[in-house]
Amino acid sequence: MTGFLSIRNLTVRLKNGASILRSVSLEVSAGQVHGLVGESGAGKSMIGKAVLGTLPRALEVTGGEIWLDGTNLMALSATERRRRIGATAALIPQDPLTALNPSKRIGPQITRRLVDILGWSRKDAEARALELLAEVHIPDPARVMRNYPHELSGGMRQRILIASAFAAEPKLIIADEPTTALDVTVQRQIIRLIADMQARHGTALLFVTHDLGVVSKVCDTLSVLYAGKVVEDARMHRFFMRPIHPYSAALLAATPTYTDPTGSLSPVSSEVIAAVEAEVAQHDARRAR
Ligand SMILES: Nc1ncnc2c1ncn2[C@@H]1O[C@H](COP(=O)(O)OP(=O)(O)OP(=O)(O)O)[C@@H](O)[C@H]1O
Repeated sequence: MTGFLSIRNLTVRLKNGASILRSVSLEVSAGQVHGLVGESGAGKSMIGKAVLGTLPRALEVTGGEIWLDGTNLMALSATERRRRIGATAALIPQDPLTALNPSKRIGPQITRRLVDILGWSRKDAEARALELLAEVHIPDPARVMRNYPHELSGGMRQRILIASAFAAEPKLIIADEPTTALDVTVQRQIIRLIADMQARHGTALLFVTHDLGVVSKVCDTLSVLYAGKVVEDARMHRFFMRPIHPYSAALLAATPTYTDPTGSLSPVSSEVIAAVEAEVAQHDARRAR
């Protein structure tokens, strides 16, 4: 099946030539949750940023296609691409504090996109924001709309960003390690909330994480990324029963508590990584033959 989001042979490089993403392909089906898992530095965030058109200036897409809802974004003009992404996709970012403007009240930060980009009236946008804040279980939404970010807890700020992401009913949301900056107890609530919102709104979700525990709880399918390359695509059940790629097996072996939604990956030891590097090279060489 062709995905709602379909990334085909995407190559991203530093402008000085170093490779960041190496011919990455993955599919996120409409209304499904796809996990993107891998260790720090593997390139998970850069895949999300490439889709949303927010790659850092030092990086550039040098090849491949990104299809969103049947349109190849790479074939559009920059203006049309921004418009298409803005109308179709949204981000739940990693760090709610830096994602919110500290000098602006919460209300306008939620309504801005609805008013500026989608042309809603301020009144309709405010009504929608109040409705969404209640949906993400924020007590007294009218008061919170008048608060500044520093007056709220990290968990409340992340709930606000989740409400913002869903505000315009995007068909795709990219959640980029959305619980990394939060306390462990809050992490569990936020993951539950994102999963509930996704199911209620029927949004396709690309869930970027280094945490296989989270993946096992919320995802339908996943891609494993290793050093800028997808080494395995799988449905959840099969992946946990029978990982095919040696790196996937090493990741699973390093995560004995993967059924704990708040558990994190233990670091894979340098010996395992060295062995996996060699196996990955062999595996790739066999596939290339
Ligand atoms: N602004 C930048 N300039 C140069 N290189 C960058 C920049 N941002 C990221 N990179 C590089 O791109 C690679 C992939 O980074 P990315 O943030 O996508 O990894 P990740 O898998 O999301 O890791 P993490 O889990 O730590 O967020 C890394 O090697 C990183 O150093």
